Amino acid sequence: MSQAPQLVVHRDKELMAQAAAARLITRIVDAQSSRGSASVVLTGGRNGNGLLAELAAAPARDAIDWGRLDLWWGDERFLPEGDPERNVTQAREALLDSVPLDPKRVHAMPASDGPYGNDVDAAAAAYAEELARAAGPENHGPVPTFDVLMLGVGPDTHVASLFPELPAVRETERTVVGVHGAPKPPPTRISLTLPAIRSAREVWLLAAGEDKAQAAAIALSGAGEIQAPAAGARGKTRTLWLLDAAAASQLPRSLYPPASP
Ligand SMILES: O=C(O)[C@H](O)[C@@H](O)[C@H](O)[C@H](O)COP(=O)(O)O
Repeated sequence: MSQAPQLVVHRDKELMAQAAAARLITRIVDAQSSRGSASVVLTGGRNGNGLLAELAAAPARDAIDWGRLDLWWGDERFLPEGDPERNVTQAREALLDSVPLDPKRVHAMPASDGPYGNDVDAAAAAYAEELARAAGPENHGPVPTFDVLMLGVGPDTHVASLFPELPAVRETERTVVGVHGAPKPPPTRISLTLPAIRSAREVWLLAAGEDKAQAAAIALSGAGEIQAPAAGARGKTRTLWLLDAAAASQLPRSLYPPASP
């Protein structure tokens, strides 16, 4: 059962990234201690990459058993392998190239010059199959139960590559879809859908900067998920919004700051 979102507001985006990196280390170590391994879904965008860079710099990062960590992506820009705009390329630079991950556990989304060529729908279907293969009977569905799934939030309230009103955000069956005509470049993308996102134990939404203030206020004030995709991103056990003060500046007073006792 999804809980109401919890909000944590940090002074600025640097502190937000550092605190989120510390939180992620703890969460991964806890999952590895209780289940043997951990699975995390990464996001593209400045805030997601800022968090990864802070994780790379954190002395406690080696508390993580990197060989027992599965990494997945919430979305990808459908571009050639190694393109600097690909989310996986940016994640490699920020963190992945500097830690001893098991390459078999790094589940990058296909590139536009990979086995599916420029057929983004076939590439999305292949990623859905990869997720389904990784899901065990205990997951009760076509995707593994991710421990933490992170999402940046766009100024238009998009998350992953689920943009307001576009077909991808309306998807209720498939776990991964090809996205055509995205308003944020590049226009062709691959994205997890809301049902796949909601199979995660914890969903963390990262929003920093004044340009996110309206989006956060809308998504947290009861908007519908078709108009405001961030409103539909919820975890099974926890939904956490990690914000900086600027992104929290337009939240209704009933949400933040918390009422005093
Ligand atoms: O491929 C992408 O661009 C994303 O995955 C996208 O959903 C991103 O996370 C948001 O647009 C927030 O981006 P910022 O953190 O840069 O604002």
